[in-house]
Amino acid sequence: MFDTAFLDIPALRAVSGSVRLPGSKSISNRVLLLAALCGGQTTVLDLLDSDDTRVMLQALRQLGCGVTVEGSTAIIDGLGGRALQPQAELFLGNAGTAMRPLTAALAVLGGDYRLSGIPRMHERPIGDLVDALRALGCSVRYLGQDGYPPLHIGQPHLQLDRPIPVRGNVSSQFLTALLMALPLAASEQDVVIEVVGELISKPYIEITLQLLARFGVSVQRDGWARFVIPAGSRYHSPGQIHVEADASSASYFIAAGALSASGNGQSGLKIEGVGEASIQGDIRFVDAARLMGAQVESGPNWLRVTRGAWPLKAVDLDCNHIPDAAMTLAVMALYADGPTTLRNIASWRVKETDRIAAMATELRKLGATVQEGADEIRIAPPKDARAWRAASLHTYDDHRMAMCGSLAAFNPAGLPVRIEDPKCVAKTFPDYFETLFALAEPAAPVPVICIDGPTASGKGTLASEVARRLGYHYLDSGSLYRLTGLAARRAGLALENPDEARLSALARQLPVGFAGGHILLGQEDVGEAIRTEAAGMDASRVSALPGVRQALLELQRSCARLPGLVADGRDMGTVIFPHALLKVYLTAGSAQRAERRHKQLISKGIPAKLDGLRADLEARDARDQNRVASPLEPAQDALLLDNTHLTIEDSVDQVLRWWQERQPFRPS
Ligand SMILES: Nc1ncnc2c1ncn2[C@@H]1O[C@H](COP(=O)(O)OP(=O)(O)OP(=O)(O)O)[C@@H](O)[C@H]1O
Ligand SMILES: Nc1ccn([C@@H]2O[C@H](COP(=O)(O)O)[C@@H](O)[C@H]2O)c(=O)n1
Repeated sequence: MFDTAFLDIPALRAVSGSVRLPGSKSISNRVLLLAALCGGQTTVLDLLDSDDTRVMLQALRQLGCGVTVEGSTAIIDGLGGRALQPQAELFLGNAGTAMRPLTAALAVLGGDYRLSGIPRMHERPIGDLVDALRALGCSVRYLGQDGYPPLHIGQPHLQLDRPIPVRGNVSSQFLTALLMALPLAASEQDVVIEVVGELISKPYIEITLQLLARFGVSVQRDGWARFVIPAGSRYHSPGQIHVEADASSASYFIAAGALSASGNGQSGLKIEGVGEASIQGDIRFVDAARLMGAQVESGPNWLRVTRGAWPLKAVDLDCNHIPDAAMTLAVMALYADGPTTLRNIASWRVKETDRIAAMATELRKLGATVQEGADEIRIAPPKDARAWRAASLHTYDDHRMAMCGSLAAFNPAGLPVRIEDPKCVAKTFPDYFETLFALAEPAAPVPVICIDGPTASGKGTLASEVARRLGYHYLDSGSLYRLTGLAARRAGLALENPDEARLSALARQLPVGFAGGHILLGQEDVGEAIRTEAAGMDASRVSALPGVRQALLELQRSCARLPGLVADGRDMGTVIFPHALLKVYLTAGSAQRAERRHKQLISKGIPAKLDGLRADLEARDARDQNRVASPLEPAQDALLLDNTHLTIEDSVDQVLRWWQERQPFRPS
């Protein structure tokens, strides 16, 4: 997950290959609650790991439920229709799929519970559900503003002899919540729910009914207005249940496939884990994408998408049945041949943020002309490539705003797009951006920042921190020469009078691996072994050989991967990445550098003497500067940074300032 303040996505040309998506949030949280409410053990396979499911799992633990999670499998020991903990304070973040059904289930079971969430959750209405629960005889009290969480739940006096009315036109989750809670009270008589007004998002109710059936409860329904839970209904664990991949998450990849330039022998993008026969309503996004021109094939549990019509075709659609995935259509509209109107989407206004207002604001930043209605949005795309803008997109702590925003990177103007607070995708798809980058082909070379300079000037410290702040990859090119030197010593090769051909062959086949901060030579973690001054000196010796440098060239260039790279070394800006967007030549006085290196080694428990260190680093610098192959020198277009009197933070800020000055984003 990108835990950075923002993430700059370079312009993208295409996606290809195949992707397996994480489990559906809607199914995951419903299944977890149903597994908790029934007796016995349920094994949930392919469970989504996200903020919202973690919130649900934690709440179930607090209620006394047995919860074991290993990878994407959860084993739930159900409560058997009663809460083992009659009292609890449940913090439910911003997870509507936890707040609504838990409110209903706990209100029916009764106890002493407080349910709260983040501030936005306290702005999301729940009054229609509370009214229905009160009509049923439940004790639910508002602890803040009427109509909104936080809530207190007490002991109920259930009255099941008359139909329970619930409004269906704000959120279908209220009806879902009642449908999942009321089988707990239907042992002796039928329980009837009547929907007041038009029911929105019906496909989500389909999911609920199908999952109830998997847990042994068959709800009878009369159209979408009246639902009967028959007397004697009781939850039974299915033993094992599999969560489909998330159809709403699939929408971003379906869209990316439709936006992908063809060519290069690509045969589209295959999405695994969900097919057109999915029980999730958002799978109908496929129909809408086809209307806009996407070519989508489907099998039992997969989809394959390629670009069809181009530009996409503008549409005028009622999106009530796909409220979440419809947001993806709003971004696809930027690539259409005219204005697109998405109707009947009032529920967008009460989601993680007011999504109609948010979408309108952000699409305008990209150059679109957008009109907002109470329950609709009309998007006219930028009139040509020149009308596109490089925008910094605000994401409103809304995962779907962030994922939708990424699709603007396919713009024809070749502009990058900035996603603010990218970690908000953790709600449903923590690795969304990593997944996209693994499939995507950039429209231009990936952005690279080079930091070169003499020994112990602080290149590694600076480069790795800049990379962390930008969410970029980091290349410590010196480690490759250090690894070559170490491998050579171990192979018994002389470094004083080296055999260039043998050393080059060794470097070409170096079994190097970088994993989770570890540096591997074969299977061995040699992170410590290559850090000694002797290893630095060996590195300097092998690095003077042109054959060795040539052998390591492609490996270094292959590190330039999306979303970007910060590389440190001696020839990053001069030889390896001559077209890098920013080159920094970092220096510091040799006394200062020797002192820093001394401190560094001592803090790691490696004995060192200051005088010897200074002499060694000066000797190493001299060899690096005077060798014939790629000598250490500033690139002509490098910016000089002398950090003798700067803190690490000062240097990082300076480089980030230089980087920002090169970005096209206007302040948001
Ligand atoms: N601006 C700075 N002020 C004070 N200390 C610094 C500064 N920059 C780096 N250091 C410290 O100096 C030491 C050496 O830094 P670092 O290892 O990043 O240098 P390097 O240039 O990558 O070295 P090498 O060339 O050997 O790879 C580290 O302990 C680091 O914390
Ligand atoms: N791009 C590079 C990087 C390093 N070297 C040589 O390797 C030695 C060790 O590098 P560190 O940055 O890890 O200290 C260094 O002294 C150089 O001789 C190089 O040539 N090119």
